Amino acid sequence: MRAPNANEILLQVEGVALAFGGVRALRDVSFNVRKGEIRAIIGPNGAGKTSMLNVVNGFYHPNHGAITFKGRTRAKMQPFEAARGGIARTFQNVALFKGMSALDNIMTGRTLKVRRGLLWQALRYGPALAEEVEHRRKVEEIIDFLEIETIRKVPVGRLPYGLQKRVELGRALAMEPDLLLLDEPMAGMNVEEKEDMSRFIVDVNNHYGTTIALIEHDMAVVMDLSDRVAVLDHGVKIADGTPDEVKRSQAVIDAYLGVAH
Ligand SMILES: Nc1ncnc2c1ncn2[C@@H]1O[C@H](COP(=O)(O)OP(=O)(O)OP(=O)(O)O)[C@@H](O)[C@H]1O
Repeated sequence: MRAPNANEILLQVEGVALAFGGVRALRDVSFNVRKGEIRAIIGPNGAGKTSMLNVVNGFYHPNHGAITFKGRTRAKMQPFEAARGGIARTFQNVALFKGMSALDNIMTGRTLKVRRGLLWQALRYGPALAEEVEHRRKVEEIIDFLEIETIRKVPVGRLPYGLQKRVELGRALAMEPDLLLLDEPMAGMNVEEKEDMSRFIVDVNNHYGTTIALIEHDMAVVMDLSDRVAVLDHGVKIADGTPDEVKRSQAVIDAYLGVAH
């Protein structure tokens, strides 16, 4: 059972600012993610959510501010360093290898975990073989967990959108991340697919104890599954708290209703 620990901060974002030319996408944004929680960052169109996610996993380098992850502070980091350090993410538009099977796509999530060099792998000799068996075992376990056994050999491009998103979640899980970033995991889904995805997000958090930070446009879908919610609007954090606190915030109600600033 998950137990958000109020004393243990996994990720701290401090005073982050990011501009694209004259557009100030993020202005002095600070928030944290506690180990074991489900944390949502929401906001209307153009609020800065994607920019924030891209700063956390190293796609963008902020103009100001710092990120502290697992106790290490940095101003800059490359995406592969973030991945190696334990941050996995999914994308708003599914980013899978469409011609490859669900199984093989999830297997690519193990790449960073491979210890034996290419030659060992090519020879499939001794320890390399044992390692591959272990990777496959882990991947099969994730496939069972996500209830996608029946489509494991199907090329991902042929799957319905909701299942593609689930495979992408599987690939991120295969990295065994400390922090899982989900970029609008429910975008483009029908009601049933949204319910399934919500259930799997909660199950991942419960079963693997994975800390999850997700960004989402739709306020309603995250309220049930998140421990805490931060709200961005025009690059500024306008609210931060439990779902109930955020729902009652006048600034949040105004932002979602499009009240002029
Ligand atoms: N690569 C970029 N170049 C220029 N401007 C950008 C870039 N990325 C984002 N912006 C601008 O920064 C602001 C924040 O955009 P961002 O995509 O982070 O918001 P968002 O909350 O994710 O929006 P949405 O819900 O529409 O995806 C917007 O004004 C956007 O136009």
